[in-house]
Amino acid sequence: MIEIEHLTRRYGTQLAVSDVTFSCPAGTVTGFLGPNGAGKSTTLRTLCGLAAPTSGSATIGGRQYRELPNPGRHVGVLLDAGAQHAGRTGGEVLTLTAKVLGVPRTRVGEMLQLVGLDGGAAGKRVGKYSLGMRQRLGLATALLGDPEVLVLDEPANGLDPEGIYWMRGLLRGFADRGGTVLLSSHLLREVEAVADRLAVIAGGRLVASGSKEELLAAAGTVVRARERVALEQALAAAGIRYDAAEDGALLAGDEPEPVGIAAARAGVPLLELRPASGAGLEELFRSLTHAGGPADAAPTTPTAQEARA
Ligand SMILES: Nc1ncnc2c1ncn2[C@@H]1O[C@H](COP(=O)(O)OP(=O)(O)OP(=O)(O)O)[C@@H](O)[C@H]1O
Repeated sequence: MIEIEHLTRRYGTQLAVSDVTFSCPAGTVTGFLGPNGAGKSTTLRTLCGLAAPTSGSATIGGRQYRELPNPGRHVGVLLDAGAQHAGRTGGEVLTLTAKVLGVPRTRVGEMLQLVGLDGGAAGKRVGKYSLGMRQRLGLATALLGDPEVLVLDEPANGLDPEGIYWMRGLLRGFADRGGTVLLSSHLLREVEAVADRLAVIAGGRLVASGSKEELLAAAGTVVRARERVALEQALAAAGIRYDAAEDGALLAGDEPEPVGIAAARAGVPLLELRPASGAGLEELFRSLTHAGGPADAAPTTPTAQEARA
């Protein structure tokens, strides 16, 4: 179980993370989503003891990372796959880490095989690895200590579609055996297929969190009319918030029925009216994050909870 509670982290005057709260239960994969600069890495670095919170807390099983005895046996971390020692071979990197963690040497071969780096790749220097191979090595390192928790920052970076598919299977299996996974990404599509839960951050603030189903239910209604301005006025008059969706449609923050009634009352004929679901998660993510300005700015779009209300 990972718990992030009212976490705030400043760098000088820069508010990187502001009052962020969410949790990741055991047996689930949580996708931590947000555009570049949203505060994902800072949150994960704080969770892994690499940055101190300015206020609030980030804990694993109720304890700070630094308080865990032999933390690599509890938490597998992959924060920057590019930062590995370029002069060592993949096999050497894992063998050294196995010694530090106190895990049997046999586990090195098992992990190399698991991530597809057995054979020639294990004997190559990391400096000659592609980014995808480094991600695989990073995952092998994270898994070496047989941890209960995995914390991964943009693990799909550099992986080809087959590699992404493989990684999803690996993370799904890990969670299905009771593990806790928290992985960040700036691409919804990358995590949507594997995550049970999502936490969305923009401009340092959490803008939505919950199970995928909860967020889908909050995704609202796609509505389209030939007279778009009249439709916008109808929604505004009914107190229904909306945002631009694809192809000139609007994404309204309410159920289809009240949206349809608002349009009918204003005499606006509709071309389309449907629950957003499916593509709605993408639209919700876009609407929640596209306004993500500085952390000190108030969110300009509804949170998932507000959208549902
Ligand atoms: N060490 C630091 N010193 C000063 N500012 C920092 C530092 N680390 C992060 N920031 C700032 O904090 C904000 C959040 O950065 P962070 O790296 O956490 O975002 P992110 O969501 O991980 O983005 P990305 O996907 O681009 O890495 C950014 O404005 C960034 O410039």
